[in-house]
Amino acid sequence: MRKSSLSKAQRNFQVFNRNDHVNQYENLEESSIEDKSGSLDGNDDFIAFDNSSSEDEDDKEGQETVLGSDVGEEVLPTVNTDYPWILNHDHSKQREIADWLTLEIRDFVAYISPSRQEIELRNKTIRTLRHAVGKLWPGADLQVFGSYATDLYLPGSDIDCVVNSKTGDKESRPSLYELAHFLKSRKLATQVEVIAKARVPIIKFVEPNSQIHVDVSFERTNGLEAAKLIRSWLEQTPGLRELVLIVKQFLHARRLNNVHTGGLGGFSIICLVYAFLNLHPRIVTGEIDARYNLGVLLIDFFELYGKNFGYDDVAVVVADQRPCYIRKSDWSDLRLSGGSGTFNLAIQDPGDPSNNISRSSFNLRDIKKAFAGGFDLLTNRCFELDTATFKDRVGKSILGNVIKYRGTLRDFNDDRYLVANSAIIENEKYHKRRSRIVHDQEDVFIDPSESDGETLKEEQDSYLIQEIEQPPKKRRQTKSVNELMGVPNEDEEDDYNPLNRETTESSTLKNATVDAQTRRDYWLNKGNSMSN
Ligand SMILES: Nc1ncnc2c1ncn2[C@@H]1O[C@H](COP(=O)(O)OP(=O)(O)OP(=O)(O)O)[C@@H](O)[C@H]1O
Ligand SMILES: [Mg+2]
Repeated sequence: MRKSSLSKAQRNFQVFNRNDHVNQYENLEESSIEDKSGSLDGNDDFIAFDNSSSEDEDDKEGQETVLGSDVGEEVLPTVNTDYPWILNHDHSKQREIADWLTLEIRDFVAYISPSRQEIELRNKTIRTLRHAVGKLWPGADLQVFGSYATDLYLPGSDIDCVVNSKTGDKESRPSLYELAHFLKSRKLATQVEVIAKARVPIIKFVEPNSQIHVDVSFERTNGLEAAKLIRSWLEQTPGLRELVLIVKQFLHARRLNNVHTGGLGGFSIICLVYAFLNLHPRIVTGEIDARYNLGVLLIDFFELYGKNFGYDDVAVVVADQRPCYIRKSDWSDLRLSGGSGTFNLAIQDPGDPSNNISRSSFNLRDIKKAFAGGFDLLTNRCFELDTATFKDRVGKSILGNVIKYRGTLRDFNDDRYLVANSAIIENEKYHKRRSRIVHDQEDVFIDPSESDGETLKEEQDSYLIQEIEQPPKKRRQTKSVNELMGVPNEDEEDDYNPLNRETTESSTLKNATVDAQTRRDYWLNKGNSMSN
């Protein structure tokens, strides 16, 4: 190989070299297989799931209620489990514990992926609001960005909209109140809030028919650009959607996903996972295929951002489709704003290099602790179940140790391929029209009524239906990454190097160069070393 791809992988992590390596087994303790609370006794790093009050809020926020009477659907019973994605989906017979976790991640994603009714309901909600905005302000248009325009929404996600107008004056305080009043008077909005003084003024409300939370911002196109960019990332990056949805749910269950309370927003999560996948040495060198290694990648994600990332000195850059980690001191806008050299997350906005999109995530300490706890819980659970008998494993969940999902019973169908998402269609049309317009005009308004009649190509994502038990032939790669990176042996750990670890990674990553017996021996040896 391929010196270039090796040195590329090494270069990606140079910025970490100054940070002390953290022993990832330091806090590892045994937990009971039967422990469904997800807590680890004595693990200070772990942030427990919320107590029952959060369930109420889950229901309030979530489209877990969507299948209710409003849409004429049968109300399904509430499931009495925190991890319903294992119902009728038992993977306890998987030989490789990492494959079990990967399959559970896929099941979770299938479980929370939208039904036909949910997509139709979201489409209808947008249509109604768009129509209302056009009626109030004939020269204005409402478009969708954020997770509905990228297919990265959980059942409870809000819909982010933006109103752009020919006159460009709708961000004014009177306009915000005018729209809020109009929607309320037409019974198209309840729980309306006008937030006029914020850096980005918005109105927030709940659309009464769907019970979906909606945010409307005004006179800006950056979100529409970001939606297109993120969709291109999703096309190019296997595993991105799955890991983003898991991390979102992980943070949601811990109330760490709300930017207003210092949590990590959806946009920051996407950027972190995108950078992680693009810079992961085993992916960069072609040793593994992310689609078949979601389990270990999730563990690695938790380890990197929970234990090893140098938040004081390192920033994440995802611009120009080439993610990288840079020194904060090399990001001049960050340095000038005092964000360099302090314990905070810095992610450069791909649409605006001066903007740190995670600057409001001031609760980084808890976010980091939660990720570190996720690593400990998952590795511990993997180890326990790996050494358990097949009989004892039946009905158990690995993923359920770190995330929960409560609410109305869902099915495992991903109906995104049956019903087109109108937010995506409209966003694609917007960009097509925009690309036809001369770009030297600032703040150009694209007239939405100028439809080009194109329909969205519905692509079947074939990898979702492949069997994990039959991994694809490796495209390249004859040596292990450790060899390629010149990592001598497990005892010489010093600074963080994600390849140089006596951890789950070296065994659980699906590595066709190691036979099943060797992998089994690894786990047994790990058990011995852990009991010392
Ligand atoms: N700090 C920020 N700076 C600039 N743009 C942002 C910022 N936060 C959000 N955005 C814009 O708003 C969009 C929606 O952000 P959000 O954090 O709500 O993510 P999301 O994908 O919609 O996730 P969720 O489903 O949790 O709402 C982003 O895609 C981005 O365009
Ligand atoms: Mg959103």
